[in-house]
Amino acid sequence: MPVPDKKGLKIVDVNVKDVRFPTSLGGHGSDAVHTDPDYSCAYVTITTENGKQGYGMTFTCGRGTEIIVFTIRSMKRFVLGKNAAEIFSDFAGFWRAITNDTQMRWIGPEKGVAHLAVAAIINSLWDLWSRLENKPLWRLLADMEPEDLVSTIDFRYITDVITPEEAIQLLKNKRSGKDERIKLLLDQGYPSYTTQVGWLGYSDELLKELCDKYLKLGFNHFKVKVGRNFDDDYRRCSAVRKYIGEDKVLMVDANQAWTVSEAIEWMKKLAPLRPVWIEEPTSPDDILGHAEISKALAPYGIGVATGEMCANRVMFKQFLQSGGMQYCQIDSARIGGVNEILSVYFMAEKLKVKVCPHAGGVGLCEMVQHLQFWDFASVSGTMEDRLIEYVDQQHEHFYDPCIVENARYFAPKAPGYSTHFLPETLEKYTYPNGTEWQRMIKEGLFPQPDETELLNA
Ligand SMILES: C[C@H](O)[C@@H](O)CC(=O)C(=O)O
Ligand SMILES: [Mg+2]
Repeated sequence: MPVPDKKGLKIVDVNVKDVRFPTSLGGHGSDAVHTDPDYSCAYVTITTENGKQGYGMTFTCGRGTEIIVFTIRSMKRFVLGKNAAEIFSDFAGFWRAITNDTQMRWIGPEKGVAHLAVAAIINSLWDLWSRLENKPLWRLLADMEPEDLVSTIDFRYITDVITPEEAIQLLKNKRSGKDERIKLLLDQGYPSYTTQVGWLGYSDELLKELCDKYLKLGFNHFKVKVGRNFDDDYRRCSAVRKYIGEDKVLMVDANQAWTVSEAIEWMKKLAPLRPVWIEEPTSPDDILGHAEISKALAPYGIGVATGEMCANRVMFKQFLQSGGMQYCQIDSARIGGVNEILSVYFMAEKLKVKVCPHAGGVGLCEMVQHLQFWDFASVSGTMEDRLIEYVDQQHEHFYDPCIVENARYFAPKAPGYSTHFLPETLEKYTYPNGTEWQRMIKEGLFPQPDETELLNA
């Protein structure tokens, strides 16, 4: 594996911060179950002996970020003192070690807070690697030899669906035409949809205003939150259908609000408004429930989308195998970071399920675009019926924010995974001592942080 020279790449510091934005004040990001999210993240910076840095994160909705921060601190032991080049030369081995420590695995394994912490660390390592190679992550992935890329993945528990040899073959099959696809990507970008119009906490007036705005910005696909009250859903979705017209595409997202039978009944009643997918209709763990919903809604032309809270590749495997998802929504800040996400793309390609990634939360649009660009260049080779979610929030806090124009993502050119925060953002929004948090707490907009949160400060 051609990895950077070892010299100076010993990891000498792993810093982690709790960074939160007060999105609940405007109802941004609100849905049927997350009624007041403060978009946040646990933000990792790793530093090497020669001063190179990698930045990574996992997304959260506010409270609880401190728990991930503690977990990342406990996991420092796997990274500190290691040489980054050695990690990259056996990345799958490193990934197995950090996810399967003989004692720590009891608090996972490969799920929940433990896996979110892994994602942040792993993402920071990929950011470092891309910076060392002076390439944006998508390009690093696209330029790797098939054997090298596949060697970063731990295939344990998924070889019944995909083996390393098959994954290598999938990449080799797509070698032809790759340069043309990369050129197309650079020239024309990748299509996206907006979720910005339909947060559940938004008024009907704002909904109309935002439909107008995003139509003018060139969007053809609109996602609306549903799942609290049927009459409200019908009214809001009918209004959106009227504003966007019959030729545009509507998706709805229930964020796990329903039982299986509620999901089926509710969606049959929304079917005349022609949503193409229902996202997270029920518990993110209920694979067979999703399969039942998919079967019941197929005659209505409604597919099931899920994955933003899927725990790991094994769950993805079963969703993909069972017909439980027609749209696979990988999330860049979940499962065990880039390495595990790559394995999901390979399974989706083999089982012919479209990947339409989840994005929107802090840094998610920035990160996931890299993965989907790589998929287009190297794995699926198509953009057909595929879209990246776009939400217009928190981009201004990054050195290298995603660029979306005319509803298309344009490929990042700067080295890394696009998750480096500006210093003033950290000064203002590190929780709870950032200057903005101190002001908002003083003004009574937010309560004093509790004991656990303070331990984090
Ligand atoms: C709490 C988040 O905002 C969630 O509603 C995001 C989501 O489901 C989506 O973007 O899809
Ligand atoms: Mg969603």
